Amino acid sequence: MTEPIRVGVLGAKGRMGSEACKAVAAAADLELVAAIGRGDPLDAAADAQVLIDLTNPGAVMDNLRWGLERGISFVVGTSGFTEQRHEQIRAWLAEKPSAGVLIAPNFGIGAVLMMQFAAKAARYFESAEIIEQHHPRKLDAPSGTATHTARLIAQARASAGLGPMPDATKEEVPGARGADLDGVRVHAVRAAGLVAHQEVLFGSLGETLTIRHDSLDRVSFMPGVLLGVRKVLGRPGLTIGLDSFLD
Ligand SMILES: NC(=O)C1=CN([C@@H]2O[C@H](COP(=O)(O)OP(=O)(O)OC[C@H]3O[C@@H](n4cnc5c(N)ncnc54)[C@H](O)[C@@H]3O)[C@@H](O)[C@H]2O)C=CC1
Ligand SMILES: O=C(O)C1=N[C@H](C(=O)O)C[C@H](O)C1
Repeated sequence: MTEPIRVGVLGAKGRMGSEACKAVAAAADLELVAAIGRGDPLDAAADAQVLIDLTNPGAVMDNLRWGLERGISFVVGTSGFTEQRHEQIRAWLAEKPSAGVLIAPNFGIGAVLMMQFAAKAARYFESAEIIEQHHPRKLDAPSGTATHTARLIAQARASAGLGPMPDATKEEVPGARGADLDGVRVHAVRAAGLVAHQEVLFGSLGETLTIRHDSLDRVSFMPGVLLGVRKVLGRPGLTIGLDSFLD
């Protein structure tokens, strides 16, 4: 019988981290060797083969540096990633070529498909806007999922030779037209009762297309978290998005 993969969870007492601890503990091929909360010493996770980071944008880079110095692979769900951060991680990985880092803006399988469908649709519509909706305690806006979706839409438009969107951007009140991410307008809603939701609205002559995904419970993210843990050890280097881990 093969040995279980040794897994540590960073942010273990949070909304996502506590679900991840339960999911790892329940998986026969994984062993939960560390559940680290804010202020706990990271050394308690030194024996892990894979660390799952579900902390916050201010903490995640220090955690990555600490783990990658030790050659530990990572599955990162924490939001707040920029191209600069990706470059920094690639530089750390260059020193530890056998380690892998998966940064997953969204672990929901439906959310991954929503982003893929949006990228596919983007070349056919002159207008595209993103409306993301989250629980009221979310620390960051816009969401990592919206940021990633905007990047995918912008890339698809550029490769199809589409220019800037022709829609009005004038605002009587700053922010009324949302944030501009890579030329795509993003609107962030925060309200009680929500978990994690996103709509991508496309418009063209006389028609619209709306692609919507809803996470109604954080258990929706766990199959993606476990998939990432199982596959990251065989994927050295930096992977962005769960897509390439799906069959
Ligand atoms: N990729 C995905 O599918 C998903 C990603 N997220 C992201 O995951 C992150 C966590 O989300 P939630 O669980 O809702 O937040 P949360 O605030 O409930 O949990 C974060 C936890 O991390 C702890 N923490 C902060 N710094 C730490 C450190 N240095 N070491 C260990 N623990 C530390 C906090 O005390 C807190 O308990 C956010 O960035 C969120 O956007 C959330 C849901 C799904
Ligand atoms: O904070 C959350 O809740 C979520 N964060 C991720 C994001 O920023 O996109 C993923 C999902 O939307 C839930």
